[in-house]
Amino acid sequence: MAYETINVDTQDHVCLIKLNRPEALNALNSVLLGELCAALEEADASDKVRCIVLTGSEKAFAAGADIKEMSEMSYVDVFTSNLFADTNDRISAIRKPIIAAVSGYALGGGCEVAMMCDFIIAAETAKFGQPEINLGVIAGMGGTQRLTRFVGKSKSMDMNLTGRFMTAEEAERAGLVSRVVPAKKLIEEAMAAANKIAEKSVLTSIAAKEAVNRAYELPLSEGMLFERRVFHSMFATEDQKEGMAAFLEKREAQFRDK
Ligand SMILES: CC(C)(O)CC(=O)SCCNC(=O)CCNC(=O)[C@H](O)C(C)(C)COP(=O)(O)OP(=O)(O)OC[C@H]1O[C@@H](n2cnc3c(N)ncnc32)[C@H](O)[C@@H]1OP(=O)(O)O
Repeated sequence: MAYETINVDTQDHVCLIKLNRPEALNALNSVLLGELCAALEEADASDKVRCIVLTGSEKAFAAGADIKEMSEMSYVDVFTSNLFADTNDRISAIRKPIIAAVSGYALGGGCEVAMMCDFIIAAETAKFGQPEINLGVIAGMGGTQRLTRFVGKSKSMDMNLTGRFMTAEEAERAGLVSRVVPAKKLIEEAMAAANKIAEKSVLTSIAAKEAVNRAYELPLSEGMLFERRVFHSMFATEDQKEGMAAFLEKREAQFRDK
């Protein structure tokens, strides 16, 4: 499919999606969000793709929702269209792993979209923030909810109430990003991580993603039960037989997603 505001490039088993509205620092307008969701869904449905990398430009992963587009909206407009609910629901429903590769600004909706991914690899230049308070609103796509689960109440309050930006180093210390890499190596590192994931069984990747995500939704006893049930169910797959046989035979596993 041809897209206007994103580029999609699938190499081997990894789909690289690049946000591409440089004139507005990848501000997330309705066209871009629609295209992003469609591209993610297409990659999720593809037999070829085993992992997805989402990135922006060197200067901005995304500088937030498009303020120009939002500025004229009324309460009735945003309430009746349920603004941003669709984006959150569609990205959260992607079953294959998504890595956010963040360089430069990841602000407002940009930070929120990065947090919807499964983990974030940040360039040293990355800056994260929820500056919606400066616009007379609060975050609307997870900035008060997901950020709090990542970094805890104190830092989340700080970010949401002052609107200040967090450096990549601070974000790593706080648990928002999994690793920080030199800016020039961002895509290389993210693709290497994605290729590592792509070597595994897709069945297992999806199961691991679902189980980790349950940790945010369920009490520990329920989460443990979910994990155990899924773990047990994996013994019904050929990939479990192959993975364990390959270990014992001291060879690389050849997973077939069965
Ligand atoms: C999803 C929700 C519900 O949570 C809500 C949100 O996301 S609200 C948006 C939150 N984001 C922000 O408030 C950040 C806004 N941008 C900035 O503060 C600055 O642009 C910057 C600090 C990221 C970068 O500053 P600078 O290097 O000086 O570049 P600019 O000249 O400001 O920007 C270049 C160009 O991009 C346009 N731009 C930037 N951000 C947005 C945006 N979020 N929406 C629309 N347009 C944006 C900016 O207007 C400039 O365009 P021109 O004026 O030159 O046409």
